[in-house]
Amino acid sequence: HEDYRTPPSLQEKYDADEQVKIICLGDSAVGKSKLMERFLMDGYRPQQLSTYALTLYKYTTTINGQTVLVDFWDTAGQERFRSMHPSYYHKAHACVMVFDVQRKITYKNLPNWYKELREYRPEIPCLVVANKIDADIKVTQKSFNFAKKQGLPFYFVSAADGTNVVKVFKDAIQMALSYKKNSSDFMDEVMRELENFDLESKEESSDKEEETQEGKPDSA
Ligand SMILES: Nc1nc2c(ncn2[C@@H]2O[C@H](COP(=O)(O)OP(=O)(O)OP(=O)(O)O)[C@@H](O)[C@H]2O)c(=O)[nH]1
Ligand SMILES: [Mg+2]
Repeated sequence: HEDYRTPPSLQEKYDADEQVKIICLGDSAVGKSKLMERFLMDGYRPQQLSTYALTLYKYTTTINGQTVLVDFWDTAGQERFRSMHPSYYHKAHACVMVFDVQRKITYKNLPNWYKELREYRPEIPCLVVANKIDADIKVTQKSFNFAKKQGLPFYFVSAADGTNVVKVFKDAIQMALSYKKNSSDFMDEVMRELENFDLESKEESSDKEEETQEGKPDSA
């Protein structure tokens, strides 16, 4: 059972067993935001971070009895391909890469997006999504070989009528989770270690708050 009507609170975040970050890439107007909004429906809660021109959607779900907090990252207003700020990719666990079946240029730009994604995140699962199939159902007979060539999962979807939208995002969450758990990516392992270390040292230091060294001049 899922419940995404209530926005996650700090408490929920604290209680969550897992947390994953999923990013969305693709040219402007391919339907990235519409897809996310379609998936989240009335449960979505956009949070504008104007500094980086991005929208963060929080989503909570339960998978195999575990509470999973999902951060969906969505960029705003990318004119064709332009490099993203590195923090967009930072610690992402999966990527949903979207193009518009009605505009060939958006498909042709996929290799640019993919190349940049791989520079920052060489190993994360990436799902390729052909959006707007409602406008012309015959496009599903066309072959879009980019995904196959790269060995990536591929979906025909429509944010307008909802075709395959839930499927894409559920798969993305699942893949993000298994990536996070099984990743052999060196940096991710380091990050996991650091996170554990962070928790342990917090637990320790909460017992002896008075002993902190803050403000003490550096002897070195
Ligand atoms: N027919 C049809 N139109 C769609 C679909 N998805 C999105 N659109 C339309 O495409 C336009 C762009 O959608 P957005 O979701 O704003 O696109 P975006 O990728 O977020 O664009 P940026 O934020 O500029 O990067 C809007 O007018 C949508 O209504 C779809 O599945 N079918
Ligand atoms: Mg958008």
